[in-house]
Amino acid sequence: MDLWRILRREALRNMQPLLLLAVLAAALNLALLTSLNDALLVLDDPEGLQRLLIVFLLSAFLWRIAQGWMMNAASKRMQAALATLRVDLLRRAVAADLPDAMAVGSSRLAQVAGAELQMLAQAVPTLVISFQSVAAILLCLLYLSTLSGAAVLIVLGFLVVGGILIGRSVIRLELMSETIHEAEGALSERSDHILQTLRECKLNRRRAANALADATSCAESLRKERHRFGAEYSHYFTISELTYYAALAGIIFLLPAVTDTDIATVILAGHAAAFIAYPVITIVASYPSYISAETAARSYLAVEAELKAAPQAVVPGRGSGMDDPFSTIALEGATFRHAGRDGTGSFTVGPVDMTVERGSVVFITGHNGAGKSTLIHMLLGLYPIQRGSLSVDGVTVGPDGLATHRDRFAVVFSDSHVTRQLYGATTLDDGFAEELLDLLEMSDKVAIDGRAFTTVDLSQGQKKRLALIAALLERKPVLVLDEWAADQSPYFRRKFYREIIPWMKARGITVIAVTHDDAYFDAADVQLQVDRGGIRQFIATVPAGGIPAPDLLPVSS
Ligand SMILES: Nc1ncnc2c1ncn2[C@@H]1O[C@H](COP(=O)(O)OP(=O)(O)OP(=O)(O)O)[C@@H](O)[C@H]1O
Repeated sequence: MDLWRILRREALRNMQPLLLLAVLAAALNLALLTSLNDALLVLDDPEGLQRLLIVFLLSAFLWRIAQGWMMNAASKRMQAALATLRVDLLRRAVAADLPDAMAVGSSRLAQVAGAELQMLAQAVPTLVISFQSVAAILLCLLYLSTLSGAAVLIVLGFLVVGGILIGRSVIRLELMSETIHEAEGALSERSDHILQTLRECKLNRRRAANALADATSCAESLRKERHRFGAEYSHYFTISELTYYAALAGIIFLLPAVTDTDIATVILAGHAAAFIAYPVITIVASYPSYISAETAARSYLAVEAELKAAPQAVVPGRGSGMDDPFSTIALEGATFRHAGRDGTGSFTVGPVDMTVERGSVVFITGHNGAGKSTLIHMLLGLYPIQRGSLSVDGVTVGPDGLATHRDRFAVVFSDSHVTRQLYGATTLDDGFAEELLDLLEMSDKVAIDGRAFTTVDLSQGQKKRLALIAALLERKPVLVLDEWAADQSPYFRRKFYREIIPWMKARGITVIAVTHDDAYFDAADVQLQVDRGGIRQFIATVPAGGIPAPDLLPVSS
């Protein structure tokens, strides 16, 4: 009952008014039935018929109002629950440890927060209508018992036998729904691959053909599963209808045969049983959407559990600025291990010792896969230090200090995503943004409009320049860049190392940059060379354009 667990938490809080409306609508259903049944008994009395017609019309009118209110309230609940659950999931993703959030993956998070939550929210009105239907069935059975106790026993007998058959079918449907969910995930992954590599597919027909064949095979599996589900659903629906017809036939054929019930009562009982048809069919027909919602709820709860974090409100606070009084940030004997998949492919950075002095320029260099990005994630407090410590001015950064520590940094990651909105910027009206646009030679392409860039439809290298401008507008004391210059032209690369980095240093900004540009290693005060998860440290004393000697002052490994 994963759906129930979520709804109890979100949409079903203060459900009493909604459920009362459902019971009221069911009671009005019963009033419709009893007015019709009573009319059957006074067919030769025009006055009585007129009175019952008024009762019938009034009940129908009130039923329409109660039903409308109920559906409106359910829909409001549904929308509110959807909004809360979506934002909660994002809050959890932001609050989670980065490795946990990365293990869930952005496409799975997007799928759960999008289509699956939609499915789940749609179950709220379905559940309310089902509740109303159950109430209507119970009230009709109660009314039936006032006509004939034997009739109720016959109906219940058929419902129990039918219920057992229906229950077996429901179990099969639930299993199939799981398989469909997996098949949908596989197809959406293949579709994503193709849409992400449209250019490559156009250039390589073998690649396109193989990718499409893979997607076709996934689509075919999904079709087969859906077909099996459809066949089982029609079986389930047929058994449900047959159960209902059998109960009706039980009243017409069995009731007069085994009891001495008079004909009028048999007719009234049969009519009452027929009245149950609509709520029964409503429940039966809504079951697939309930199963899908249950599967979506399971998936939502699984992602929540994997994120291992409560949804936390993010309070911007004062934030760190250039007046943050720290002097050093250090890792001491610090270790982080990437778990890898299925116990293979794990990689450990550390134990490492490094100290970043305030105001210095630190380059982190090394081969691909050596552990440079992992190291800066440790320094940023994004990867948990599993052994050793991360400290600022000799004070260890504990779990409570992580948010404050992370606030010191502005970062441009190697795969940074630049947005038009400058969410992280401080003031924008003191001319600093324009100065940066000039410095990064972007003034003729982009301007600042309100709190956003006028455009981000730019080349790769230009987008990186905007990302750097956005980071500098955060006015943080430490700037971390992961291979920032990799997609800049030789001209701009030179400008970056020879003009922009000194410009940042002159402003007191501490710069930590991952770089492969060995021609400019001398632009750093300190070069940390990472090799297979360990560090060697060099002090860059070689003049501009030179390469520091690799055996210069090794400090730790
Ligand atoms: N999310 C991850 N899950 C598991 N292992 C990872 C993950 N990210 C990186 N690794 C492993 O950690 C090692 C170091 O990766 P890292 O990104 O730190 O290297 P890098 O020095 O920055 O490389 P590059 O210069 O290619 O960017 C890699 O060899 C990789 O196997």
